[in-house]
Amino acid sequence: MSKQRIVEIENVSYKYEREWVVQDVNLTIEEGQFLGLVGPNGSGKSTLIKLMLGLVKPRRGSIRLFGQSIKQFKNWQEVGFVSQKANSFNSGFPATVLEVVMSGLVSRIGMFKFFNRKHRDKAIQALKTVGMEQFSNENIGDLSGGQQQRVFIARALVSDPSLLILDEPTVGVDAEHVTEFYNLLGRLNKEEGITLLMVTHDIGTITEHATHVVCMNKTVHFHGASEEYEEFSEQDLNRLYGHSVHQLTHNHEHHGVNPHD
Ligand SMILES: Nc1ncnc2c1ncn2[C@@H]1O[C@H](COP(=O)(O)OP(=O)(O)OP(=O)(O)O)[C@@H](O)[C@H]1O
Repeated sequence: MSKQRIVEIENVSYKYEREWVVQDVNLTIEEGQFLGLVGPNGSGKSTLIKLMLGLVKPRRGSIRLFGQSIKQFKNWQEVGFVSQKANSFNSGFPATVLEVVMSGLVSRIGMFKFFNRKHRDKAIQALKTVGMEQFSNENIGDLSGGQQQRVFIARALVSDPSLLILDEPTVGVDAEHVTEFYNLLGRLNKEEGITLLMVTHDIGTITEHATHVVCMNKTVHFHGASEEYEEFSEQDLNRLYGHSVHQLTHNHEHHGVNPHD
């Protein structure tokens, strides 16, 4: 049986002002995939995500979510989102970890309703999933960047989404915790069956975790299984990024080069 199409983007273009920043993008994400979205700075990755979240409307083309036109789509609790800046709370920010996670339920229960025991249990369950339940009563700002990021994943998970979108979630996570973080995402994908779309600059390590990779620079230059992406040549990447990058693949220990160099 064919898998459900979670996201279908057809000939989508977008410009904020005069210049097209997303151009003729076609992309389908199927149920169960863990898709890594890579591309140079300013290549339109975050804009493409805003389009998928309905935060901006395509100037051209169409988007379907769970088989339904985004114009009619209402089941937003099916879509979890963790933004780029989620993990940058200063200490002293007046919210506990549990409150932050429960705030993920606001769209479901409405802003002015009170949280009840069931909501609290749901939030604790989400914190357990990301291994952070022991921090429930801590202030969010007292946690490290990596811990905050886990809390924001719990916040996105609290409404039981089928699709989780993450914009550069490893920014601000200590290098030694990045693997652990990817393991968590892998678990959500394989064990909880959540379809994942993750924007990342980790072009060297993404194939170790994602099942599929999309490489974009305004338009999609590559979309395929992670194994195929490893065949995508260094010249192709250099052309796409406009400067020299060493392709970091499963064998990245042979290179050890930062893709931003
Ligand atoms: N709100 C905005 N108004 C005008 N231009 C914008 C706006 N947001 C982004 N842009 C421009 O759109 C282009 C694409 O930006 P976008 O943030 O989507 O790229 P990105 O691939 O996510 O970049 P990065 O990897 O640096 O986060 C850039 O040229 C950016 O300057």
